[in-house]
Amino acid sequence: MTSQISARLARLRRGYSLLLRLLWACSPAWTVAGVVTSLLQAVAAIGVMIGSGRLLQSLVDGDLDRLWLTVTLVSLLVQPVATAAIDVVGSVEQGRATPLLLERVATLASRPHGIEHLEDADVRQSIDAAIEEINQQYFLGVQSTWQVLGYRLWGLAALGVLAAWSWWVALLALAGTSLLNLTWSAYSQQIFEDIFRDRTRRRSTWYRNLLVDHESAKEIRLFGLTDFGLARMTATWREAMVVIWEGRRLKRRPIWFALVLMFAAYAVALSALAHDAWVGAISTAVLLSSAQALVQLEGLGMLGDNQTMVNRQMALLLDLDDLDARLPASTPASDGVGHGAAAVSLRGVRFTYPGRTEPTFDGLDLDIAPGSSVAVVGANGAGKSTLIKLLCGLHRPESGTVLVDGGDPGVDDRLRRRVAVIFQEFVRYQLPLRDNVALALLADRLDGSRGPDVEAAAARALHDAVGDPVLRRVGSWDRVLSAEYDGGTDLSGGQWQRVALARALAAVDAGAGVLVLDEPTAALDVRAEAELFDSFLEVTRGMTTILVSHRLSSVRHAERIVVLDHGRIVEDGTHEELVAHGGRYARMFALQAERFAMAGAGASEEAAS
Ligand SMILES: Nc1ncnc2c1ncn2[C@@H]1O[C@H](COP(=O)(O)OP(=O)(O)OP(=O)(O)O)[C@@H](O)[C@H]1O
Repeated sequence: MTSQISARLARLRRGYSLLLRLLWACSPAWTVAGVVTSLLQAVAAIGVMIGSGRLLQSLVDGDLDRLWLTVTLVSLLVQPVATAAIDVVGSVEQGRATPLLLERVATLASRPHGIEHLEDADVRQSIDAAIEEINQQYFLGVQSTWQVLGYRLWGLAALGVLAAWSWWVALLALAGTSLLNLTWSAYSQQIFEDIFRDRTRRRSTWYRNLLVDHESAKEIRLFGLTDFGLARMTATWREAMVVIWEGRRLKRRPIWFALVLMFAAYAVALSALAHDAWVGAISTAVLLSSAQALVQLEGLGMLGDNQTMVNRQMALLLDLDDLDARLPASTPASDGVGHGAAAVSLRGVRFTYPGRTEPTFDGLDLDIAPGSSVAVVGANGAGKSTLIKLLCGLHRPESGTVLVDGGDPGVDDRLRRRVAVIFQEFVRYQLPLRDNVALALLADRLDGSRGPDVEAAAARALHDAVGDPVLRRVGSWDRVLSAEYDGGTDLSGGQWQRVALARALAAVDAGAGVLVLDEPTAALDVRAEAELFDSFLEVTRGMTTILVSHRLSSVRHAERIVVLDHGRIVEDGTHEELVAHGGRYARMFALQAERFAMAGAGASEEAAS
């Protein structure tokens, strides 16, 4: 119990210190201004409480006290101005906090060298929840912090005034107010956790997104799934909420209890005040000041939504801090890395996906000489994409080594950029055509500058990727490849694939020494893919190239073909060698050629030629 309390207190302390650091990061000047204004508001509150008491006393005595009149009026003037000024500070800093927080989430998510953390459900949940929370409290989090600080100082001022009359009444009223505050905080924290950390609602959110997302829109309509989606969304939502509602109901009970106690504490305090006034133990001035102070002690109370927002803000900062501690640190980049074609070497590689017991690879060896072209083929699930992810350091092997240019791309950013990969699900950047192609060249140009060299490299790469018609169709290098932007345009699947290929080729200008195509051409027909791979091998001659495909006819011109089966290399040689060998590759090749012949696609001639 004691350790639980001290852990909670330590977390609270850390939360407040993170909150303070956030305010300071927003603006040191505005933070100082906010503190000064809040103090001013508290002083004005004291001025009103004491001043009005003394003023009334002088009026009762029939001798108007001009000094206290002035103090009261000035305080009455300062108080609303200070309150408004605190709001201004809050809104200015809120505007700065939101981008700072979003930047922090983005930096944390991209800090680790690999992508394993993004496949970890807990980390994903924390990142998604943080973004949702930042967007939710867009106009409230920091602003409420300032308002709460102002109220708290105001409340402290009231406590001081009350204690000047009776310390025990001050303590009693403080206890009543604080108890309510604590129970309310626990309740609002519960609501926050329900909403932002609860995983059971994820399914419902998923159904909602399915109904509104552009990507799923086609299938939802074609399969007539709208009503099904709506029903599942509501049902899964209710399923999750029933548990949540019950949790809230239970947490609400202490609030009722605290309210009764607070009522009792205030009743005793007011009775004591009335008693002292009745027996003449206190003056009119003290009576009025203390009565006001008792009411204004609510500044130390629960403060409803404002306090909830501060709690949420603090919980968000603590979550981000915990995530920071949990994620691996970034790894330093080496200074000088090689140029030209790179060598690739995998030795004794063992790798198991998180959550799986069977390793995808166990003792894999593969050496690729600089400047050679290798095709990796194999059935679905053989391990082709995993091999590529290990090769570019997105995943780390449990044991064994993966080396590019003799170094580990799994720990070195610069080394990883020696490998340019276009995956099957390559990204369609909502950027101008030029940037979509020359992306690798832009990585170091943080100022956004685009010299003629960039355009020349993009033009060269697009031409080599047989993508000149794409440029003609788009009309300008500056046109954004997304219809969601004014003047933007979308491309067909095949045109996007040319752009993606060009992106890999342009990466050579940025220092890439290994080019990998992991089936980005799957949407093309066999003949088009074969032609594209052939021309790709032609323009990348002298580079280290790795082609991954199901279609054996597409990659047969690679200098070497590696056949993967259940994570093992079962055959390795040229097309001719493997066909002559009469093993798995030869059988797969013959089968595919036969299918194409039967389909009348003319692919058999192509495969056999
Ligand atoms: N993120 C993941 N988590 C768990 N297992 C995975 C993950 N990705 C792939 N696998 C499993 O690892 C094995 C190898 O998958 P991989 O994607 O490398 O195969 P592939 O040869 O590229 O298949 P395909 O031709 O279908 O793309 C498969 O059994 C697959 O189910």
